[in-house]
Amino acid sequence: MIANGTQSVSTSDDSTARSETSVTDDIPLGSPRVDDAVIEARDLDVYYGDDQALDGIHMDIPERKVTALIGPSGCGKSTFLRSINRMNDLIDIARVEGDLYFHGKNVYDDDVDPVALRRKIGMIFQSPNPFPKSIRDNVAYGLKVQGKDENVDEKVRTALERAALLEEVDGQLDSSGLDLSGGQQQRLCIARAIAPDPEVVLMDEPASALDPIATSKIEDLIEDLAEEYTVVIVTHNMQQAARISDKTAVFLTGGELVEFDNTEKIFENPESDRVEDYITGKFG
Ligand SMILES: Nc1ncnc2c1ncn2[C@@H]1O[C@H](COP(=O)(O)OP(=O)(O)OP(=O)(O)O)[C@@H](O)[C@H]1O
Repeated sequence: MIANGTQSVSTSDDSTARSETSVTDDIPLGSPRVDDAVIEARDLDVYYGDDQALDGIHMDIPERKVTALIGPSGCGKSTFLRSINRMNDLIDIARVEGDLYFHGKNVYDDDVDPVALRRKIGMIFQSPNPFPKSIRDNVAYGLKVQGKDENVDEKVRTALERAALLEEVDGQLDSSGLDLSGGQQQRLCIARAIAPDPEVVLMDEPASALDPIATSKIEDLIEDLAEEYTVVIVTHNMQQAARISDKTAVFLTGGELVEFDNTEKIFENPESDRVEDYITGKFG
């Protein structure tokens, strides 16, 4: 374990060096500080009014891997996810302190446009939320908003294929997205999110409203998506985190990140007794 100010972070690999890298180190903004980290949180606090939801989060999220955020209800997982693409800006009483870097650029700098940021860092929510439009128009929506008007049909098909939905909906792209099953709707939302080609996909319990078969398809899809995108997923389901993620972050009560490491290490041999108690179901 190494101490880094407000919390301890265990390390079992080369992350020791990166955890000791200070944001004040002489590295220019706009360039990544750590070879494979696309997102870096440094002493990140989030408050809702006077209540602190996240306390001094320090985390490096690696590129093109699946990072799972787990922990008991109310420990700040969704708050952290939303802080990555500034969705917390939409909550009046939310206040963020500290730094959150995306490719070495602090996303909370004054010159960052949150809408442009969210094009790079897309989000999938718990309940599928397709628009009351055709399958084609759902996926094309993000492209059109961004003025990516060329080869829309081809891009729609590519996104549906990447979202493992094309085979099931081919020939009915003009049907309403709302007529699909829950699992298909969630894959449609994933297709909509990836059509404009973001770099990062944030997922907030994307399978919690789905049956086991639909969940299994989403899990397979998430693993495939990590070949092209950086995926960060909040899940209540520890088995799901163990199955699909490369890295796991365990948040515990008080908005504290207690341990962040390779998923195998977290589930087989965590450093923290509190994490072990949580993983083995002694609380939470
Ligand atoms: N919009 C909000 N306004 C006020 N407080 C909020 C808001 N969103 C979250 N909180 C509070 O912040 C804390 C962290 O909530 P958050 O939803 O991030 O936790 P979580 O770990 O994702 O929980 P869950 O697993 O139940 O979804 C909780 O105490 C919650 O009540």
